[in-house]
Amino acid sequence: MDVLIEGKKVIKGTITPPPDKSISHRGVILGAISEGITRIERFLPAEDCIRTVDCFRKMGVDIKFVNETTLIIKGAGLKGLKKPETILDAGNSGTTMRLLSGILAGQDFEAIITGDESLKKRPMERVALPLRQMGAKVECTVDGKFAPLKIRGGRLKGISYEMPVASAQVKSAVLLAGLYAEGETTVVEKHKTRDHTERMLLYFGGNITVKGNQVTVAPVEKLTGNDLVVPGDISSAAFFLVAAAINEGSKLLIRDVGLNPTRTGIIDVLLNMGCSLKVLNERELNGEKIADILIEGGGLKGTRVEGDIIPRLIDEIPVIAVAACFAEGETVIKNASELRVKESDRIKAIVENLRRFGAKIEELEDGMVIEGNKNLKPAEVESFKDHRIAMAMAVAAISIKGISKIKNADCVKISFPGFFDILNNVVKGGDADGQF
Ligand SMILES: O=C(O)C1=C[C@@H](OP(=O)(O)O)[C@@H](O)[C@H](O)C1
Ligand SMILES: C=C(OP(=O)(O)O)C(=O)O
Repeated sequence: MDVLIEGKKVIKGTITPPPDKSISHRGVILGAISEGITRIERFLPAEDCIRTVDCFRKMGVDIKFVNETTLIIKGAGLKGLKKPETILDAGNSGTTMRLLSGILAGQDFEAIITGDESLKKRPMERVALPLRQMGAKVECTVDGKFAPLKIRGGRLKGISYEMPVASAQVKSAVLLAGLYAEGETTVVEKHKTRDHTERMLLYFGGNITVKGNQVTVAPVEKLTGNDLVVPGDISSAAFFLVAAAINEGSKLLIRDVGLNPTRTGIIDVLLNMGCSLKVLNERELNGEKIADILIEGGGLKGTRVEGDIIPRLIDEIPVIAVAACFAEGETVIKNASELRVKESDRIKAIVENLRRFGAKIEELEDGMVIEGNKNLKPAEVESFKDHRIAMAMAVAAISIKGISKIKNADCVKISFPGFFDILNNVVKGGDADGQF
């Protein structure tokens, strides 16, 4: 599906972003291996999270949707998963494949997990390596690097693992395998990545200790099912934060946004760029901080985005690049080579598309340099079948006078079904609540 977008718009109204993708995945995973009932409210019914649900159903877990966003999981316990009769399919979802690898490493059966064309090109040795050190047999069946993965769980032993890449998915896979290991399992990170797995393990009765950038999990007899309400996804809210920030005269209230400090790099960057942004009504929801954000448009200047902040905003870089195009002066984004191994090569996709809009942008191996330019022109751009690229380009398109086209934009359903409806609502003046 191609989408035509008319700019130039002022963004107004109130929205609630969709539920957090990372937390929704983890709720299903931990609910499935806990004892008793887990009820998840405001679960994200997007394709990636549904893949995680399907994989656990194939391993015998009873998961029922009460409505589109509420589900009830009858936990199978740590030892209760069944060998799937068919291949597990993670679709487009790196989180599903990598976190499940950790779970499968601890099971007493062999399973195969595959994915779509994009996921089969993403690096999987990064999870295979530590899981093998723990004692599992993990085969990356294509070129020794890529999915399908064949995993034969074994008697695992705890390890201490220094992460060679900043990846919450790898960290989570090792910690989840650690639930099944003899002795303690420790992960040490150079740059702290999102810590939802650690927080949720605690919430389900796990034995987790965090000291700075070091996390240790010790095995427990059982995890206990719990009720969860999923906060709004800051990575989805980011598209609307930037849409408001780059269009002068805009004013948007974004409600119930998850503000876990390992995810809030986008807020720091927008503040550094001179954006008018206020965090209101801070509170806590099952071990995660949430708040409302009030943002007003105009007056952005260029900035530097590099180092420790990168894992705190890795999925927001496509839309931060869009913000940079509308800012005064230069923005430099570095240390972000992980973007090359996401759903698409996001550095290439951003540079190619933003150039079509007339942006001044130089590609770096690990990022980009963008010179702000107010005279952008409408264009036809490509999503590269990558949800975050489609949405970032839609934000650029509504901010440029004229009609632009986003090709293959239906991939937004991977993380944000309803994205275009909410966008239409806020560009119309959005008096109605653009509720997900
Ligand atoms: O753990 C998670 O839920 C995620 C971790 C990140 O990936 P990496 O672990 O590959 O950095 C992020 O890009 C992805 O969208 C979700
Ligand atoms: C990288 C992403 O997800 P995943 O790794 O789960 O495919 C994303 O949502 O931007």
